[in-house]
Amino acid sequence: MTVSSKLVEVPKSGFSSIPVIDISDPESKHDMEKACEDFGFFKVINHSVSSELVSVLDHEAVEFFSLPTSQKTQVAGYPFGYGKRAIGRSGDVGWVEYLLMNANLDFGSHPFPPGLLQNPETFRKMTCDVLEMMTDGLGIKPRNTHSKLVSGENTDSIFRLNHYPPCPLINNNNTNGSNIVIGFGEHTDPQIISVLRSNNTCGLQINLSDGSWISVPSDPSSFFFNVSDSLQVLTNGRFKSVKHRVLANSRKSRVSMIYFAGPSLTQRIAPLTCLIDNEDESLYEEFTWSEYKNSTYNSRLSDNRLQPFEKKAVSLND
Ligand SMILES: C=C1C[C@]23C[C@@]1(O)CC[C@H]2[C@@]12CC[C@H](O)[C@@](C)(C(=O)O1)[C@H]2[C@@H]3C(=O)O
Ligand SMILES: O=C(O)CCC(=O)C(=O)O
Ligand SMILES: [Fe+2]
Repeated sequence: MTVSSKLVEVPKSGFSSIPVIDISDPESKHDMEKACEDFGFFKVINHSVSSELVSVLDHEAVEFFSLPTSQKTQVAGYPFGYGKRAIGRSGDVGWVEYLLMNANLDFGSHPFPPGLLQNPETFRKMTCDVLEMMTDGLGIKPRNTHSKLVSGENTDSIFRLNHYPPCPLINNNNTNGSNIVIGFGEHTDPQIISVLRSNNTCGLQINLSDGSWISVPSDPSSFFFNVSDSLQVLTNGRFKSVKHRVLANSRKSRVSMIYFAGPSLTQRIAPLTCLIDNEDESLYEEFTWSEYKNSTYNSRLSDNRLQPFEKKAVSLND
């Protein structure tokens, strides 16, 4: 399997536009709400996750990817387990190796890195705090309207480690900067919200509504939050599920960890009634997370997975 380098539009520079949310300040809820509407993406600072824990997680991730391939492939599997180059089952490839884990398993009983797997609770807690601030920002009561969807026993959350090795295919002599290799192709995340932390290597880009790609400067001490497809539906399109991708680096290795907060399989996903005046305003057909997940896992990374669930506009002649 090969990963080709492609010529694409040079991303815009000017990173000041990525919103930074101080989660220790309750008044940040307004900025958070605006960030979700404008970009579907923001960086969280002053969070309560200790730097000690973050470095344990980092260390375990690096250790895991440093194992011989024969050991890593012992935990290969689908949908959970180790994988390399192939992303999903529909033909997508990237300059990446990864470990996908069910964040709700009994972590003691399987062979994945122990520290990583004992800590989904830390990510869940931070995710719920952020969702509650967001719900407050929208003026919705009760505060746990969104967080309760991802906090119960049966919720379907995933924890992912990605490793993007330095890529020799990138031609450093290309002076116009348009030679790139895709580490993780463009996509939106299907769940409710995703929390990402990476080492000090950049590569993550988000797509703006004008179609341009913005590089996100790495910040190992912060967490980045993505609005995902199901939250776009719950907010009837008010919050944007952000399209993002990762570019490989010619010299440096990138290691990221992402917690994808999903609801229970039977959870109904539809625009919240408090955000629409009547059913006619709803932009989406209702679905269960299980239905959406099944259709997601049969799709390509870059597909618009919400399109089949969009309500058709009714014309006067219908
Ligand atoms: C190509 C695919 C990989 C993916 C499942 C899919 O069929 C389409 C969505 C992909 C995605 C993106 C966000 C997460 O990384 C992920 C775990 C998820 O839930 O949806 C991946 C899936 C995957 O890598 O298996
Ligand atoms: O590795 C990253 O920084 C982002 C990867 C990603 O978007 C994903 O795994 O869904
Ligand atoms: Fe993603």
